[in-house]
Amino acid sequence: MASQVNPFESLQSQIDDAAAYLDVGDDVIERLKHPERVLETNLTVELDDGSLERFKAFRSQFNGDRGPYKGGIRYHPDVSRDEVKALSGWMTYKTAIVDIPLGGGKGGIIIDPDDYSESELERLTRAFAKELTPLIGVDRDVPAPDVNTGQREMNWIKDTYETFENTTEPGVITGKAPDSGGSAGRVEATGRSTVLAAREAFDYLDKDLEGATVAVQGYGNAGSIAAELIDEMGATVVAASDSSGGIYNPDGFDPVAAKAHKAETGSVVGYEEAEEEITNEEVLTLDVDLLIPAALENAIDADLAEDVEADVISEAANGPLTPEADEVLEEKDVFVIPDILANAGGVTVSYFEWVQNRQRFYWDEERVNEELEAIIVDAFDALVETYEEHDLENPRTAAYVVAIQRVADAFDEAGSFP
Ligand SMILES: NC(=O)C1=CN([C@@H]2O[C@H](COP(=O)(O)OP(=O)(O)OC[C@H]3O[C@@H](n4cnc5c(N)ncnc54)[C@H](OP(=O)(O)O)[C@@H]3O)[C@@H](O)[C@H]2O)C=CC1
Ligand SMILES: O=C(O)CCC(=O)C(=O)O
Repeated sequence: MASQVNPFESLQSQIDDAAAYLDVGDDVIERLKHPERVLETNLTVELDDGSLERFKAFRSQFNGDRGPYKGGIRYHPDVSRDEVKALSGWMTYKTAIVDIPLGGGKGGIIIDPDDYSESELERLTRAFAKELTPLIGVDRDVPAPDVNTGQREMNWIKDTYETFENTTEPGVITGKAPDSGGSAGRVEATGRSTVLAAREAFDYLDKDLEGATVAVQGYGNAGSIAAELIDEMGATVVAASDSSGGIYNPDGFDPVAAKAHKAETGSVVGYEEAEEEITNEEVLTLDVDLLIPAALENAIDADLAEDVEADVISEAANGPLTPEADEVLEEKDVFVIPDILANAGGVTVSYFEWVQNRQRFYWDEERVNEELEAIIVDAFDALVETYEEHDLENPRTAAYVVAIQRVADAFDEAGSFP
């Protein structure tokens, strides 16, 4: 992480920035700055050598005014209570800006999964699922994948929940493998919305995506798919990175081959078509048309923002810019498509998965992608309308104005207990 800024404070400052443009009382804004509840639990797991290890885990249910809590589960050494609270808040405003009937939640376990075997990770995941079982449910809280979790973990959680509840309810979790009730297009969805949003921004700014240069920080699910799809749209991916470092070729390289190299060796570094090795900071400050941060929070702080040369940033990651970096980039006229819109494809296709699970009727990938595109385009249009109406300098503030109003309206319409 480039900066130690507390992501929960970042979330609250983003809400404050938007509050100035909203006709929502301070008391309601205060409610919308805090999670409704946070589970903190200690999981005791037997390791392969027979010893026991304790892991701390969290699930934050931030807001359920618009529907069941929704959001991923992250396995990472930097997971913390405040990080999970922030991520669950971002989920709340993400589901609101794309206008799907869900709230916001997020979970995490403090662990470096690379240090554990598959069977240890399965016991850990099932232990967490056991703790989550009373809290989650198809109409209550619906987890999904995030950093270092995927179909495998979602399948284990579904199976544990169904075993304890003596039911079959695939919609209790999304991001599953297709044979376990997963949706076509979910794996690609986060990268897809990141590039669809970039396409809309380029169009809005009258910039040509054909031949535009692109740098991608983080080459996991979100980053590698975004690179692949933006290449298909005619842009040129010139740089990419992961936790081991970055690669650069000013003439561009094949993002699919770079992904295959990473699958084989563990990193993009060393990929022969992009011989030049650069640091993660250099990837973030290259003179490119589009920058896609797709790793973790706080990748760009105020100092680094001074050196950013991209014209447009599409945030595949959650919270990659600190609020201070946002201010610097605003002054430099960099158009930032905020995370809550840019990466909302993941949760949108999770919503489609939940709908399909409930109907026990499955869509093909073409339908998933068409419905996703329509939702992202509508959300971008809503952002632009508010951006222009209030003559805002920062698209993030516009997104929060739209999203907070929707959550506040749902809260207001629910009324109160007599
Ligand atoms: N998966 C999803 O559906 C969604 C994900 N997101 C967000 O997208 C971001 C990435 O998630 P996802 O792609 O799922 O996660 P993955 O675990 O698949 O990938 C994360 C990538 O980030 C890299 N990375 C980690 N730390 C650094 C660093 N310091 N510098 C450069 N790269 C780094 C990892 O490197 P290495 O491979 O070396 O470990 C990896 O390539 C997160 O912020 C997540 O919350 C948002 C919406 C939905
Ligand atoms: O698919 C989901 O429900 C949530 C994905 C997620 O965690 C995110 O958008 O940050």
